[in-house]
Amino acid sequence: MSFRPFTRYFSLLARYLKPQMGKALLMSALLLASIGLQLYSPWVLGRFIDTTREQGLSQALIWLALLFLLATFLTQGASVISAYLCEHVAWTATNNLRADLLTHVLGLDLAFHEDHTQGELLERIDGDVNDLSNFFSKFVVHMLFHLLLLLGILVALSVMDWRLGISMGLYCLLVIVALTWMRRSTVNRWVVAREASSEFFGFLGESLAAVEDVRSNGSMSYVWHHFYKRFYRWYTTTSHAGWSGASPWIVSQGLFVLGRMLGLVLGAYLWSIGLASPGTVYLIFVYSSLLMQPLDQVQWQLQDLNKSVSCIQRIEGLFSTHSAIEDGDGTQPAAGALSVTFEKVSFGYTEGEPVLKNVSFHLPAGRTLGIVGRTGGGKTTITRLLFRMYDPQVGVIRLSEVPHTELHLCELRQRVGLITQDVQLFHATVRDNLTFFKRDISDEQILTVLAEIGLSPWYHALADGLETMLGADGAGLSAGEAQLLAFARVFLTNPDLVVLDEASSRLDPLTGQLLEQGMEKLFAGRTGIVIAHRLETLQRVDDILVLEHGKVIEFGPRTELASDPDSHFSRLLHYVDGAIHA
Ligand SMILES: Nc1ncnc2c1ncn2[C@@H]1O[C@H](COP(=O)(O)OP(=O)(O)OP(=O)(O)O)[C@@H](O)[C@H]1O
Repeated sequence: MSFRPFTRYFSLLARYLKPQMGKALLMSALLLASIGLQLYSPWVLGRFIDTTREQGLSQALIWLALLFLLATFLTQGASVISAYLCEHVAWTATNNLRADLLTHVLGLDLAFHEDHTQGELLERIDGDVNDLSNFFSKFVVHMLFHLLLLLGILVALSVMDWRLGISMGLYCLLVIVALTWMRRSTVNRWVVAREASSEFFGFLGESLAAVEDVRSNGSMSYVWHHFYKRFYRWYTTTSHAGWSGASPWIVSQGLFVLGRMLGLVLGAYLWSIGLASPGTVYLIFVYSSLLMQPLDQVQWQLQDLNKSVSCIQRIEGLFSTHSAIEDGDGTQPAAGALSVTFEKVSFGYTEGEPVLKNVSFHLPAGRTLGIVGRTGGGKTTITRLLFRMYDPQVGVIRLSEVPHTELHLCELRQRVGLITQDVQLFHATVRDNLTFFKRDISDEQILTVLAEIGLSPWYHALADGLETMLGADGAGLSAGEAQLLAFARVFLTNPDLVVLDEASSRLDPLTGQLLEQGMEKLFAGRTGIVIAHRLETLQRVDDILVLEHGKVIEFGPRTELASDPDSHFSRLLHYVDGAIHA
């Protein structure tokens, strides 16, 4: 039997139970007290039976009855309090584990998130941790408790008669060996079942997120087909794992009946040869019945361990996944607008398929750059590298002369603001959506930015002003309004470099123009990079970079390139309506 599950278990347990050591110790003390009481109560009843036979009705019987009541009352009290403590410890430990997992997953690179669906991650962060709650609260304490109870009963039986102790000890050994042997295959089945469950939830999450597209494209039957396929796999793997765990239970019930019979037969034998009183026979029967509880519980806890081992394996797997993006040492570029330099940067999402090839350019601080090029040319990839969602395989990116890999990631993301055409809005108030839950941004700042990007009329029509709740995923807002809110959100963080990736693509021409004017104010004192297919969006930028098949084919001041009839940019300007891809 491998001890790896136990070492894993103890390292997780030590990490998350340490802060609750006081409660865990109190819980253990209460459980220990209840072991003593559980052994003591039948002894009092045994004495009661013998005293009745020997003395008839007497004062001693009343004391024994009262003692029995007190012992029962204390046992129940200890159980209630320890159950409360178990729940409390379990919830606190699992919540802390959940929070750590979530923080870890959020810090992983984009490549990881592209490989895992949201539903799958939810299931791993919440589902797996939920399944560990018993494991955290009860496993060690209950295992110890029941093993001690088992030992206590065997000692008590041995004190009555050594033959009793030996026979019942051998019986317990038989039960444990039989159940452990039967349980061998269960772990792998639970691993498969948990995988099937996260696959199911991953698919469900994805389908729900894309419900509009699914309906409009008429692909409901495809979704149902895959829903049933995954659901069926989840159902069958879970029921197989459950059944494989149920067979030891069925066998254990048979063995427990055998144990009771053994106790009764041995008690009767000792009574027949005059070595036991009726009270002792009663005690032997109660103790051999009481043996079932720890044997049963040890078996259940071990079965839960099987389930938990698969969760722990998956949780550990997640914790041991490291982001390919390493945090910098915290070098700070000079304050204010950032210059951007790409030095011979090459990058590909997959090996051997370069997307950017030897890209070099320098954008001085405070200037704005428009990047144009055909679809799939690598424009968005440039912004992802800037933001360190990926790191280039070759070359260096500098922000005000400092390699951007040297900045702390949180500093980088504070100083660089990114707006894409996919706006993520939360089911929260307008204020929280704009400030990202930061409380130090004043109403005045928010209203100024809203006015600058032309959202004042929209704001004044809101029922509760900044406290108006937005629907999930921006429901109730037009795509253009959502995009304008994303603008406001980024500008409120006061970045030194702003990157707009097709950020105004969903705005009607009039709103787009309003935003253009507001943007001039907002770009003031900052460096800007604008990616746009619509060339009219680039009317105010200082420089232009033309990208084709991942290579820079032109870079220079916009006005110069526009007036040079041989430049790629001026040729692009002559395409119909400024559209750059035919
Ligand atoms: N996450 C990814 N994994 C693998 N390949 C990717 C990924 N993202 C983009 N690509 C590929 O990289 C190439 C460049 O994509 P990128 O999004 O940078 O182009 P783009 O110029 O911004 O295109 P568009 O104008 O359509 O937005 C494309 O061939 C695309 O298929």
